[in-house]
Formats: sequence, structure tokens, C-alpha cells
Amino acid sequence: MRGGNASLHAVIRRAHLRMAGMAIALAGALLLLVGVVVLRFYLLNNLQLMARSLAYTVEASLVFNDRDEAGQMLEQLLRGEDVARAQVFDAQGQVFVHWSSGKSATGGVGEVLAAVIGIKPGEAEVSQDGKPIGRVLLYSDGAGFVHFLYAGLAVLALCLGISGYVGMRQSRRMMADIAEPLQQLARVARAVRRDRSMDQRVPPARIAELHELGDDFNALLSELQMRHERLQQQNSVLELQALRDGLTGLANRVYFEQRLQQALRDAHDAGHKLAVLFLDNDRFKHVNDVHGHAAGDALLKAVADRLQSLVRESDMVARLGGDEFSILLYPVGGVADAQFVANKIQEAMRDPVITGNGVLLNPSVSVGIAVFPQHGQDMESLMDYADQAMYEAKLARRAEHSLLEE
Ligand SMILES: Nc1nc2c(ncn2[C@@H]2O[C@H](COP(=O)(O)OP(=O)(O)OP(=O)(O)O)[C@@H](O)[C@H]2O)c(=O)[nH]1
Repeated sequence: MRGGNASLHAVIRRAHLRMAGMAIALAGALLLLVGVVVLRFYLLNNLQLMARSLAYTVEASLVFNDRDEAGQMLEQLLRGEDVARAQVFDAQGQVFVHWSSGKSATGGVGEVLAAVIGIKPGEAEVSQDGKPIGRVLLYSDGAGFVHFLYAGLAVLALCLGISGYVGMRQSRRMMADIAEPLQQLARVARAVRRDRSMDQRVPPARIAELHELGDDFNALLSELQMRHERLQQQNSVLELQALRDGLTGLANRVYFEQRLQQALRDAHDAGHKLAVLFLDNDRFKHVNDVHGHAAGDALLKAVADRLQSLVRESDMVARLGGDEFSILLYPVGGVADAQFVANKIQEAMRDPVITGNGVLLNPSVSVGIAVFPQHGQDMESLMDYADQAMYEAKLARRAEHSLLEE
């Protein structure tokens, strides 16, 4: 039982037992009725026959008024028969002799039952030369009827037992054929609903309709699983698109800021330091103007690859937009470590970039550094500091260039 609802197994078992019980009870009651009618007829006839035979036997005793002999005759004839009492009356209707079997084998129940089913006493006239001289009355002790009842009830109980056992077996078989496939169906549906595990399937059932239901359910699951996987793929593509820069494949500004905020929380809790490097390509507009947009793209991609190859897995390189990049170094020892990475970046930019159509470009970036907690406590102040530092570095590089050109 679950939640007050009867299980299918219990319903099937109850229905089988009720059906078997009703069939047996009905058949038993009918058989008992027929038996009672037949037995009543037999008992009445028997009693009547015995009364007649007794009437012949006691004729002489009545004629000679010999009560002792009549009593002996009754004892001889009736002992062992299903007779409770016998009375012989003379011509005046007075009791001539009376016989009783003594203690009844059925304890008196038989006589009551015999009366209930209407077994009247057997009666016969005693006559001599066609003239009535007396009358014999025999009362049944109902023993035959009681034995019949006992045997009938025993057989009925046996039949009930057998049909109950057969009913239980039948319900178990039906349980296996009907309830089990339904239970499997419910189990799989629950697994899909609770754990989203759509790789489970319903096993084949023996009953055709249930088998078909299972097949349809499995087909529905396959369809759902396919749609779910497709949706997951689309989601991961969208997620990638939302967090990645389309040109370089690096993290975009949104992703970078999420990661920086998280790193700031961690650094704050753990007492660590982190560094933000702000990078801007120098004279990038010139590259675009002279060599074209595609060459500019190729340069941005090459710069992105070189930056990515310089940092650890725990760091993050991002393209913020246009020709601007940013790097998160976490954890970091301090400004000196960040400066070390900035120097490596400058070194990595020394080699020229050759575009697909053979154009040779010289990458150049200005880098600004901000370290938490030294240069700012939150993301905005750190980014501003790094931006400012980059701007100053760019001015210094420009001045250096102009001096060199002079
Ligand atoms: N090829 C290419 N160019 C871009 C892209 N996004 C922005 N740009 C260009 O990059 C240039 C950025 O120029 P600025 O940073 O303003 O100027 P700059 O020439 O780099 O000068 P300084 O930064 O002062 O050295 C602009 O001309 C933009 O049009 C891109 O995805 N691909």
C-alpha cells in the first residue's frame, strides 16, 4: 500500500480470492441443497420401509399380547439403524411397547436437524386378516443427515482451500504478467523525472498490449534523450559564445570580470595577492590602415596565442575588445612577479608576425600592472589603476620611439 492506494497485486489477489470463494460457496450451497432433498427422500423412504417391516414383525406379539417379545423384536430390528425411538400402539391406540436407542450418537443434534428438514416419523399399520390391530411409529435419529452434513462441510472447506491456493497462484502469475511491466514503467518514469537519467529503458513484456506500451514509452524516451542532448549542445555553444571572444577564442570581458571578482573574493579570504595586467596594442590602427583589417585580425590572433602561452593554467588571458587584452595572475607573489610576466610579454612580442599572405607585422603592446591589495581593493579600482599604468607606459614608449626616430 502506498499513500492509501491498494497495490495492483493486492487488488488482483483480492479479486481472485473473492471469485473463487463465491464460486465455491455457490456450488457448495447448491450441492448441499440437492443433497438435503435427496437425503430427505431417502431417509423418509427408509423409515417407512422399516416401519412396514416392523409392523409385520410385531403382528404376532400384538395378537398374543406379548410385550416382551415385541420389545425384543424391536431391539433386534432397530439396533444399529438410524432410528432414535419406536412406538407400537395397540388397537385402542395405547402404547403397547416403546423402544429407545438410548444416548444418540449425534447428541440430539440429528433429531433436531431431521425435524428441521421435515423428516416425519415412519408409520405403518399392523393388521391381521385385513383388520387393523395396531400401529407402528419410528422416529429418525438424523445420524445419516448429520454425517452427510459433516462430510459436505469438510469437502467444501477442502475445495475452498484448493481454490484459494489456485487463486493465489493465478494472481501471482497475473502480477508477473501485468503488474511487473507497469512497475518497470513507473520505475523508469520516476528515474527520468527525479534523476533526469534518460538512458534507462523498459524491458519487453509478455502481454502484447503492455509490450506495445513499453515500446512506445521507450521510443518517447529516445526522442526526449535526443532533444535533451541537442539542447545541451546548443546550450554549451551559447555559453561558449557568451563567454568567449569570437576572433581569438580567449575569454571575453564578461567572463574575465566574473573570474576576477571570484579571484578577488578568494584572495581576500585567503590573504593572497593577485595582479591584473592591462595591455593595448601600439599603433594598431596603422596596421589596419596600411595592411587591411584581415592583417589586423591575424595580428590580434597571434598576440592572443603568445599571451596565452606565457601564463599558468590558474591565470586568465582575455580580450576586452578592439586591440585591448587583460591578464589575471592569481595567485601572485607581488608587483615583482607581475613585472616579470610583463617583461616576458615584451620579449614574446619581439618576433614578427607573418600573416597568411606573407605580410610581416611587428607586434607591440603597452602593459600596465595593478596588484591587489596594494593598488586597489575592488575590480573597478584595479582595472582603472592598470589602465592608467598602461597609458603611462604607452606615453613612455611613444616618447622612446620619437627619440629613436630623431
Ligand atoms: N582588425 C581589427 N581591427 C579592430 C578590431 N577591433 C577594433 N579594431 C581597430 O583597432 C583600432 C584601435 O585603435 P586605437 O587603440 O584606438 O589606436 P592605436 O592605433 O592602437 O593607437 P595607440 O593605442 O594609441 O597606440 C581601431 O582602428 C579599431 O577600428 C578587430 O576586431 N579587428
